[in-house]
Amino acid sequence: MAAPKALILRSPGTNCDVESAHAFELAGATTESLHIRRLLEQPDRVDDFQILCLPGGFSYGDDISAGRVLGNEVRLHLADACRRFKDAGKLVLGICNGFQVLMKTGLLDIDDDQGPQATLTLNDSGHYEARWVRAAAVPGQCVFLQGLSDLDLPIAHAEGKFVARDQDAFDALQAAGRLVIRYTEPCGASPATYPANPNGSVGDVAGICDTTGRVFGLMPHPERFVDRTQHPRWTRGGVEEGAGLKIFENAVGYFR
Ligand SMILES: NC(=O)CC[C@H](N)C(=O)O
Repeated sequence: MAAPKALILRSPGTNCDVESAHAFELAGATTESLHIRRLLEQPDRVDDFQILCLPGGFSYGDDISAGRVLGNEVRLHLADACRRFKDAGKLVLGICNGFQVLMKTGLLDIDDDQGPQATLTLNDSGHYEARWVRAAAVPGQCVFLQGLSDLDLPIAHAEGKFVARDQDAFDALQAAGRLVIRYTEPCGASPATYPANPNGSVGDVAGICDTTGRVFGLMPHPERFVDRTQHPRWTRGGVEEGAGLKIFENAVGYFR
């Protein structure tokens, strides 16, 4: 099959679109960066792509809450196009602000009959956290995490604390294998306390997938670790080859 095409969706305040496109291209995809205005004018344009990427940044200045405005635009105006995209067996990746957006779109199957089972809120520290963390992937059926276990990734966010509505909602997501990546201590131990868990996420959750494993959102930035020289310890050796790249390679490989 020809290289899959990834749509990188931009909005006012997006700032990780170029790096995300670069990561997909390194992995073998072709990319097109499209502003949300263009997609709202022509929602069918999404049909030209196999992968939809919601990159990181500060969409609409994090107004109301991070990802809320763009999430509402997608949920209210692009619902049919997104549903069609998902039903066609395609892939959706939300990174950091993109994950916050995804949580508000319905694409992550986070709502049950009582409303959202989980959300992302302000870091416990009360401020923006930007540094490297250790994470453990538990891929299950998540397409993007196949073959990954422990990895270092950078984080950069203020609203990354994952909270479930209640213990039952957390247990349901856990039992369904949806809590597919979590923060660990640098040595790999769990549970993680601050600063290893940078935001206070319940269950150390760093990312989740939908019920199909084809829609995935995470707070860390895999597009910022696609080459080993991006790792702060790379000159000292022992650094894994840009572990974040594997996430993009898995997405591209899914269509091969
Ligand atoms: N790097 C990002 O995508 C940041 C996400 C969001 N603006 C936050 O601060 O939480």
